[in-house]
Amino acid sequence: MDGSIKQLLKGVNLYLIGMMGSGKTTIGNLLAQAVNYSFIDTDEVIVKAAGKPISDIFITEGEPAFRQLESNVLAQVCAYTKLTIATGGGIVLRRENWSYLHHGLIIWLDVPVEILLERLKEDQTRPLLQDPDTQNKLRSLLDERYSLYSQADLHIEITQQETPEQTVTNILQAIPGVLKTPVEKFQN
Ligand SMILES: Nc1ncnc2c1ncn2[C@@H]1O[C@H](COP(=O)(O)OP(=O)(O)O)[C@@H](O)[C@H]1O
Ligand SMILES: O=C(O)C1=C[C@@H](OP(=O)(O)O)[C@@H](O)[C@H](O)C1
Ligand SMILES: [Mg+2]
Repeated sequence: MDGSIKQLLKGVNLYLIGMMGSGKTTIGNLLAQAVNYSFIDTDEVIVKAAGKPISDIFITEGEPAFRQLESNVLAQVCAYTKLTIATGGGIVLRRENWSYLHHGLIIWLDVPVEILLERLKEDQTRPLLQDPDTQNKLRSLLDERYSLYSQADLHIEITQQETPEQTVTNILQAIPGVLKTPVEKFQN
């Protein structure tokens, strides 16, 4: 890894936000390796703690209970440093989550609905996509969330098919340009 990025980061956590299928889990894992951080996926922590898949949590306990678990996990992880954290697509919905996210650098993976649809057309694990019209569902979720995702520190726009490795390279190149902001945030 480029030593200068490591020095710039100073252990600041990297939070990946964005729609389902935008690649938070896949890219978060690779990004963590690239900057020598540990990787955490909030969905994975919830599934392990609950002992059941997210779709079951939605059915048996409901979405509000899932959102509470998600906030609890975020509150716990933000106490640590040197983490890359893949969040769930809906993490941006609760105002309290932003106070946790702003402890670190927030990276938005912005992927067009057409690509999300292609990636998720066979998916059975995301309860919010178990809808007869997946495309319309994705569009309305994105409409609802767009202004929230826009509050990220770093906007990574993915306009065409690219490999996860290419996206990681783009993120690493873009980080120095925005890192000043969150570090200043800590010093105030
Ligand atoms: N270039 C890419 N970047 C990230 N994910 C990709 C890419 N191409 C295909 N995928 C696939 O998209 C799917 C969704 O990715 P995932 O990391 O689970 O997204 P998220 O955590 O944002 O919901 C996975 O099956 C992943 O392998
Ligand atoms: O967008 C959402 O509301 C959700 C996204 C999912 O995570 P991914 O974004 O990793 O798919 C998961 O947290 C849950 O199914 C709800
Ligand atoms: Mg994920």
